Amino acid sequence: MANFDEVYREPFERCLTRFRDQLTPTRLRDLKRDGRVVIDNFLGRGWALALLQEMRWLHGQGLMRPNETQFSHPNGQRLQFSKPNIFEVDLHDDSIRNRLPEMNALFHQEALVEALAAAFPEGLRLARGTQGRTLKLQRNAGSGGCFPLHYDNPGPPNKRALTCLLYLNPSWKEGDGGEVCLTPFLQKEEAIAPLLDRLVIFRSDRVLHRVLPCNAERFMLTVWIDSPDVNPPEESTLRISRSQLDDWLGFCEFLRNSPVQRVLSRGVYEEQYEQSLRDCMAGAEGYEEMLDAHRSLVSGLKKNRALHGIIERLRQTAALADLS
Ligand SMILES: O=C(O)CCC(=O)C(=O)O
Ligand SMILES: [Fe+2]
Repeated sequence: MANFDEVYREPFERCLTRFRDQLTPTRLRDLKRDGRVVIDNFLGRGWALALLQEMRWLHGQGLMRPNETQFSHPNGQRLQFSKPNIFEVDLHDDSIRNRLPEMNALFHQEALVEALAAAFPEGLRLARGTQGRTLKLQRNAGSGGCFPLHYDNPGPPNKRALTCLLYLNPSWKEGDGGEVCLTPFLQKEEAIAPLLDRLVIFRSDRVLHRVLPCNAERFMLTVWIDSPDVNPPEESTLRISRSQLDDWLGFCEFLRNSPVQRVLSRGVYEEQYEQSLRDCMAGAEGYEEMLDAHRSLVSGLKKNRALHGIIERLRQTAALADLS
């Protein structure tokens, strides 16, 4: 089987110190404070185009595979489906990675995680080494391909701490769709266009997001960085005291910054989950099961009267934030 052997279209330098220069103290502060940051011209055009060229080549060789989405139905079943129009490759597969020089180098470098670690001097240790991260290449064939609302780290035993999305679409234009839509809890939704060399970084355990239906072929890659410090027991279960509820704004602020929001999000964003699932999966195998799983999680939440009341109030807060 062949290796990538094309001439790169534009000259570039693989400059790993660039990561540290791009992740300025201000951007790292934003990531820590807001849980997310967007950086344009992250690698420089030539380097980003080289990655795109390798990904296009891989697709041309027929080596990208249909997406595999696994999820647990609340009834205990483990299920696996494919999102229509989404094709992926995990670079832990060395039979693929070794054919792609720039992807291989990106997979092995430690400079990105070293630079990101400076944002979290205490509290969040980022894993080093290739076993502590995943690099996934993704091609969206257009024709409506998208991702429903989700957290990249839905809870234990997942170890993902940071999600880094690098977009590789030099000719993206308004109307092509495929924006990544961040819905930070109880805050205004942000639709981000998948432009060439744009890096979006966020905390995997607390930034709800989806991808809008895409009408044009779209390429991107994701780096997930693990941490041994995500998902401690107190962040997977919700305990609410009366005094917390007396200070509603304080309670909302706590949830905005805490992964515990994941316990409530399907209730707070009930319709948005359903709509995004419909956009992504309607007519495809697995749609009914995913919708059913979502609805039974929501009705489980609503069975608890106190929780139901809190969710109703949070829905109003979320709706107001989205209007602002
Ligand atoms: O395609 C994107 O922009 C993001 C994909 C995503 O959310 C994921 O793979 O978890
Ligand atoms: Fe995601």
